[in-house]
Amino acid sequence: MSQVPRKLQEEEEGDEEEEEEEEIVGLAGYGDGAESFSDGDAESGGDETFLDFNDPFSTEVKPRILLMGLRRSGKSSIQKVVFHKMSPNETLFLESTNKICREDVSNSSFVNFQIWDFPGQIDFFDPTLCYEMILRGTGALIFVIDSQDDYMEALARLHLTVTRAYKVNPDINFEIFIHKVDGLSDDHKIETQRDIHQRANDDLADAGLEKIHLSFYLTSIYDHSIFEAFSKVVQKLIPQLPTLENLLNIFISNSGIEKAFLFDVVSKIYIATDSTPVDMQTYELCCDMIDVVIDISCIYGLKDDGTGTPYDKESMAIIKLNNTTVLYLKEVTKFLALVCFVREESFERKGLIDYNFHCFRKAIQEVFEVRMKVVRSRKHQSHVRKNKRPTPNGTPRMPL
Ligand SMILES: Nc1nc2c(ncn2[C@@H]2O[C@H](COP(=O)(O)OP(=O)(O)OP(=O)(O)O)[C@@H](O)[C@H]2O)c(=O)[nH]1
Repeated sequence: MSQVPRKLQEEEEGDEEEEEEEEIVGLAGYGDGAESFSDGDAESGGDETFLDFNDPFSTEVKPRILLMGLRRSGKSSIQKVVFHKMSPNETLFLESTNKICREDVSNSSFVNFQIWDFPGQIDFFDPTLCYEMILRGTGALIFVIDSQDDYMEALARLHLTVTRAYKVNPDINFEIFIHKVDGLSDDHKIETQRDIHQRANDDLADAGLEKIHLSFYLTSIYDHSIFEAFSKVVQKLIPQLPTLENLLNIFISNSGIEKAFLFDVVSKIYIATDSTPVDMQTYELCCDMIDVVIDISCIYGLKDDGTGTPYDKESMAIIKLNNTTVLYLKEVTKFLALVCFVREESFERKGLIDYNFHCFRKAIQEVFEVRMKVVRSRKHQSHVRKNKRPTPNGTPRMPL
C-alpha cells in the first residue's frame, strides 16, 4: 500500500468540474484537429496582436514576459519555435521585427502569460513607449545575447536595460539567454558563459547594484535547450510551484519512479519536476515522447472529417527502452501530461503507480481549482477598476 497522504486519497472528481475548467479557461482545447494544435487558437498561442497602450488594464491578469536584445539576436525565432512549433530552419526566413508584438500564451492555468517581443532597433526607454507601465506588470525580462557575435554592445544594452527596469520594478526576474550556442564548441560555450557572467555582474557591481540577480542559460533553437530555459523562466512565475514539486516528490517516492516531469503538452515546457536533478537527455526523451504521441494521434486518431481530439482523458503511452527503463506518459488535465522514468522492475507494480497517479491527478486538480479562483477574482477586480474609469468623453459608464 502506498504511503500517499490522506489529501491525495480522495475520490476522482466528476465531469462537472472538467466542464467548468473549460469554461473558465475559455480555450477550445485541441478540438480543431492537427492544425489548431500546432497553430494555437484564439488564446492558446495564436492570439498575436500588436501593441495597444490605450488600455493599461488589458494585461493585468497575466504576468508579462519581455523578450529583449539587439537586432538579429534571435528573439522572434525563440518565440516562434517554442510557441508556434516553427521548425528552426524556417527561422532563417523571418523578417526583422519592426513593431512590438504582444502574444497571449494561455495553454493552461499554470502556463498563462503574455510575451512581448521588442524589435532590437527600438529604444525601450523612449518616454513615448510608457515603459514604466510595461515594466510594472512584468514578471520576467529575457535578454537575448547572440553568442556567435561580438557581445560587447549587447552587454552595454543589457546593463542599461536591467538597471533601469530594476528601478521601476525590483521584482522582475532577469533571465539572460546566451543564445545560438549551437555554433560553439563545448569549451567555447563554457568560456563564453563565464565571460558574459563575469562582465555583466562586474558592471552591476561598479554601479553599486550587485543585489540585482541575473540568471544565465546557454540556449539554441536547434536543440531542447531553449525549451528547458523557457521552462525555468515560466516556473518562476508559477506561485504554486513548491506545491507541485512537493506532490511530484511524494508521487515518485511512493511509486518507485526515478524521475517525473509535469509538462504543458502544447509548448513542451515542463512546469514542474521532482527535486532530483534534471538531466538534459532525460528531458529530451520526454519531449520526443510527447511529440510521438501527439503526432500519431493527429495523423491516425482523428476522424475522417478532422474532428476529435489528439489528446484527451484516455491519452497514455508506454515506451520500453533498451536500458531497462520505461517511459510512461499519462494525461493529467487536458493541457498537462505527466511523463515518468521508471525502472522495469518497478514498472511491474504498475497498479500501485496508477493508484498513486490517480491521487496525484486529484491533488493537481485541487491546486488548479485554487489557482482558477485567484485568476477569477483578479479578473473581476480588473473589470471593476476598468468600469470605474471615465469614458473618453467624460460621461459616466453604465453600471455593470
Ligand atoms: N545558429 C542559430 N541561429 C539562430 C538561433 N536562433 C535564431 N537564429 C537565427 O538568427 C537570425 C535572427 O533571428 P530573429 O529571430 O529574426 O532575431 P530577432 O532578435 O527577432 O531580430 P529583430 O527582429 O531584428 O530584433 C535568424 O536567421 C535565425 O535563424 C539559434 O539558436 N542558432
